[in-house]
Amino acid sequence: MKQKMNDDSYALHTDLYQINMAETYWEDDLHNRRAVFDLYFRTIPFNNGYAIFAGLEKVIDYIQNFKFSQTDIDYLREIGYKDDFLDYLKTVTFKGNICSVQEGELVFGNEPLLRVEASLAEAQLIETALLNIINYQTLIATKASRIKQAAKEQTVMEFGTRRAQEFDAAIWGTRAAFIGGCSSTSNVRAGKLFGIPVSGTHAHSLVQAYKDEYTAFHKYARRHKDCVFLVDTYDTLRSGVPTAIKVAKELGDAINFIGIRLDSGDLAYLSKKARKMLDDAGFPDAKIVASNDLDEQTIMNLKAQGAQIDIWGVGTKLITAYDQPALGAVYKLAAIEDEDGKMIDTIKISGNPKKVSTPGMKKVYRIINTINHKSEGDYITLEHENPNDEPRLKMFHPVHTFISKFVTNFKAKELLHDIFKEGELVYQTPDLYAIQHYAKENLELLWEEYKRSLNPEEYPVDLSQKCWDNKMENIHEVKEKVQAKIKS
Ligand SMILES: Nc1ncnc2c1ncn2[C@@H]1O[C@H](COP(=O)(O)OP(=O)(O)OP(=O)(O)O)[C@@H](O)[C@H]1O
Ligand SMILES: O=P(O)(O)OC[C@H]1O[C@H](OP(=O)(O)OP(=O)(O)O)[C@H](O)[C@@H]1O
Ligand SMILES: O=C(O)c1cccnc1
Repeated sequence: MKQKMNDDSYALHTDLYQINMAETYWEDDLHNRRAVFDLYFRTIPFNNGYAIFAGLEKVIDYIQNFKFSQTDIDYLREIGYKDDFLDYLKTVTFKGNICSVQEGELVFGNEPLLRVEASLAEAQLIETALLNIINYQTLIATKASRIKQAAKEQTVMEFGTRRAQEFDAAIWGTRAAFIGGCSSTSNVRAGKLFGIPVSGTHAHSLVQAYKDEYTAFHKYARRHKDCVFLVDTYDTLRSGVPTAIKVAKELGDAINFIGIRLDSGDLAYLSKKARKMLDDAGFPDAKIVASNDLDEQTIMNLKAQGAQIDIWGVGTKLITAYDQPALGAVYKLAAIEDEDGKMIDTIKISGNPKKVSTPGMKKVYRIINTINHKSEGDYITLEHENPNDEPRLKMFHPVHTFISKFVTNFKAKELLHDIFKEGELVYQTPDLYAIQHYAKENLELLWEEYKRSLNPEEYPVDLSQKCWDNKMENIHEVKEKVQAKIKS
């Protein structure tokens, strides 16, 4: 059995094929050619009408520390890489440019969320980690936003750590869930690391440990003044709620009786009955917290049944993105330098028109109507274009081109921001509260039709005429090359 090596860098947090490709480029002296990659997903998860971008903070940390450690090099030597290539890898750091949308940005299918412009080898080596980070965090931020949309103005507490896919998923998932609209987390480490408010009630084990609810609630209240009593350990309506009321009355102002938590049974029925009991006992402000495998569907359903629930505790289905465990974002080469130093656009063709990549260095704009302040759609242009220079913008569907409109009163907001320039960080990460606020504020830009959770309208993500023409030319060129090959 091989000796365990120090886990002292993230540079090997990549797929083997990236290192093999980097080796090929290096041997062929292609490794320093400039390359442009776009990171994007094709389909919005959960059949939602929008996604919320998250992951940039971790990407920044990863890029800043991107370097092969001595143990990385030792391991690569052990698995067969030669010293000449390893000598090159020892020198690799990220020296290129990255632009990205900001965390909390509303994002849609087929638009670049992040663009890497770097030496071919550097850009290739970081692909896997970037996808790993952004795929997960964007997925969870989007799921949290759906849950928050269902809860509306009510509070959502994030309870997922115990069910998350291990430590990193819990921590970064919690952060993404906060961006998407959760108010707090039960994960104390996430509170320490990110400043997310921590909150919690207590478990059934407390009641079981003291055997009866009365003693358990009293003992708990001696040290914990903000009390939410869990009332469903034995019999919610005959034992749990009456005991919580009794203890709250006995302790009076000595505690801050926030309310009760229901964690099983018919949450609509039990919450209505419990509400009445609390009101009748003189606790109209006491809150009812509910948990138990909740998600946006159950929350909406419970609300439709008139459930008297004030606060939603959501764990498993949020942190694991239960109904869609992967976002499916990809990283595609959009342009590469040729032997004369000229940037040449590249394209990946597919039988499915939606899967054909869009070549070239591009920018992404959100077209905001200056009269109603709603978004008309997103607009992808070639690097040198600026839609703000045009008095009248033609927006058309990139596949079904007959679907088109002209927009006149608009402001085009650029979505990709410079993050790294020649390897240097040039971006100041906003405070996490500001990111959460930004996500919430951005939702105001969308018509309700794009925000409903069931069968939302498709938000337009269009190409400028020049970008579309360029794509068609590239498709044509590739087809001609293939034809010529077949004939020869
Ligand atoms: N009124 C309701 N309408 C729709 N779904 C509900 C309602 N009440 C509870 N649920 C949801 O139903 C699911 C299962 O609840 P169920 O009552 O069957 O099991 P449980 O309460 O977890 O059982 P146990 O008592 O063994 O813990 C949970 O996801 C819960 O959130
Ligand atoms: O249902 P989720 O959305 O995943 O929310 C988290 C769950 O974790 C706890 O249950 P668990 O059975 O682990 O412990 P308990 O003894 O505190 O109920 C809690 O009571 C919730 O039901
Ligand atoms: O504080 C709570 O009530 C809590 C925390 C984690 C998981 N379930 C519930």
